[in-house]
Amino acid sequence: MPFPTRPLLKLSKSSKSYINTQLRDPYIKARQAHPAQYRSRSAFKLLELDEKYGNFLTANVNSVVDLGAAPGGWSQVVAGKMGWTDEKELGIVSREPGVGWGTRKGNRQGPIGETDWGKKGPSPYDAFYDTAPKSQVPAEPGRGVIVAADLLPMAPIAGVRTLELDFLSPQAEALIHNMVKTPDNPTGKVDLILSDMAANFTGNRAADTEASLKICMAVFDFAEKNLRGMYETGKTTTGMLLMKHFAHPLLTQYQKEVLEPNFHYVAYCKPDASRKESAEGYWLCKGWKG
Ligand SMILES: C[S@@+](CC[C@H](N)C(=O)[O-])C[C@H]1O[C@@H](n2cnc3c(N)ncnc32)[C@H](O)[C@@H]1O
Repeated sequence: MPFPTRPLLKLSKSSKSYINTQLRDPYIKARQAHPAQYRSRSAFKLLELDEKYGNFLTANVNSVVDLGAAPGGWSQVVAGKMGWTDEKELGIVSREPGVGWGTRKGNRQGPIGETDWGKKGPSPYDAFYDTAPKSQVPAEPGRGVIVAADLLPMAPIAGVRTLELDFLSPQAEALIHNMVKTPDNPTGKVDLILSDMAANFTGNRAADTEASLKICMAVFDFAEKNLRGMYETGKTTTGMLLMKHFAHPLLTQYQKEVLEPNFHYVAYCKPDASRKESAEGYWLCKGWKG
């Protein structure tokens, strides 16, 4: 009598639906086929926004801070636009002193923020960690500076200075500022801040809105201290911010009361590459009034 057959792997309903979504996603297919080998599907959101909103990534941009940068798709896009393509010029990698390293639990496409954070011992990128004080790090003339910060470790990218930290920690601002400062950019002012950061999604609308607002407020504080002002150059595009948020009337109020008075131009954008069912949206702000 034949043995009853059993499925090899029993998947939950949510895992099946996740796999189906991934298999149907045209941007995941595009990522796998693209010659630039982008590390994330998010790279296509940035490319799309750049094309739609006047190629802002190349509009006199010499210093960029990429917040919530891991695994590094946006940093790859920016580095490519700024002319950093040579693998031999891998950027320095640094870590907030005293913290362990973490990896996202399970599938890297899974919920953001679920990390086994605080591990001791060597990180996979220890070979690249830089121990020299940032003031001694030589400048990369011509092409400008890119600083990428995330809770998670990130494999090096040519031209990108990677910093592993919690952006909401009190020391984050100074650590990032120190890395943006180079002999080519002695004031450490930033031309473009990118934030694709999102807190762990809980499904509780009030809690998720509050977490998104908290991140946006911290990014705005950082912008206030570090963005180059448009009056410095006389150009209404100087001092740009691209920031992810979760759509909610409170956040719309934030746009009107905080972003619009401080920037020359503010647009709400939802790139096609952003999943329709996701509440995420972006603000593109240009011309920091300072
Ligand atoms: C959607 S992913 C970013 C994808 C990235 N733009 C790319 O193209 O590869 C969001 C990132 O925000 C990071 N993040 C969330 N909260 C953070 C925090 N407080 N400090 C630093 N990074 C944070 C997460 O670790 C995650 O890697």
